Amino acid sequence: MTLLRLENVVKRYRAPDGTELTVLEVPWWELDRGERVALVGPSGSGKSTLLHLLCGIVRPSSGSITLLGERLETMKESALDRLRASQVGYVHQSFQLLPGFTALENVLAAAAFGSSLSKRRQRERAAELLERAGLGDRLDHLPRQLSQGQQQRVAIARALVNEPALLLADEPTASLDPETAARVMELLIGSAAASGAALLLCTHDPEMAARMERSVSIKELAARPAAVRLA
Ligand SMILES: Nc1ncnc2c1ncn2[C@@H]1O[C@H](COP(=O)(O)OP(=O)(O)OP(=O)(O)O)[C@@H](O)[C@H]1O
Repeated sequence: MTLLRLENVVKRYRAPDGTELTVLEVPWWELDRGERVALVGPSGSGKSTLLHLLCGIVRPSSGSITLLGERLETMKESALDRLRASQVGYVHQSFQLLPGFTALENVLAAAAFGSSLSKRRQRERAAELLERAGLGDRLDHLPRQLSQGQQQRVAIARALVNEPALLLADEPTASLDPETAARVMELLIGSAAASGAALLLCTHDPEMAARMERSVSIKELAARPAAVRLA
């Protein structure tokens, strides 16, 4: 069942010299519910731009992005914020935890925006996720009191707290050593599978990409004509 559909999506930016720069073109692409897909491509090819478009942080210059039946480009900012908070989890390369908040509070901050659960259930769910991530004894630690791998596990718990349909991960293991990276990937894939979330993972690492069900490159996305949907 289709979760996400892109149709004739183009993103352009204005370069410092005033010329228009086309940074991404996707004639047609679909992602199904629960799928695990690696997004690959060289540096600067538009991977992060695509993730930003999919969660509505960035709007397309033209074309249409449909997530869970909602056309993102036509939505008001407030409705888009609500959809993003409740249905999209985002794991960044550099974790991006709130430095003055504990591990538990970082996860709860995401629940406060996107969850329909009671405060008590939010707290229980956040603690459960952190425990599942192996951080049951670190709930009250601040990010600076956690290792890099632990911080990324908090970020994964935060991304999952609202049971999103779509989990986006932008090179989530790039700043971790290989052993920690493998453990973080395990958690990311296991958690997405357990919650039924689709996982779209940007990576330069062929080993990480091989752990997904399929890979797609930015080049392939640009080359695929809109007519393939008829095939
Ligand atoms: N706000 C912006 N204004 C102008 N150009 C931008 C802007 N944001 C991104 N770009 C350009 O868009 C292109 C794609 O950038 P993007 O960050 O999506 O690439 P990427 O594939 O994620 O790269 P990396 O693997 O290095 O993270 C780059 O050429 C970049 O210079």
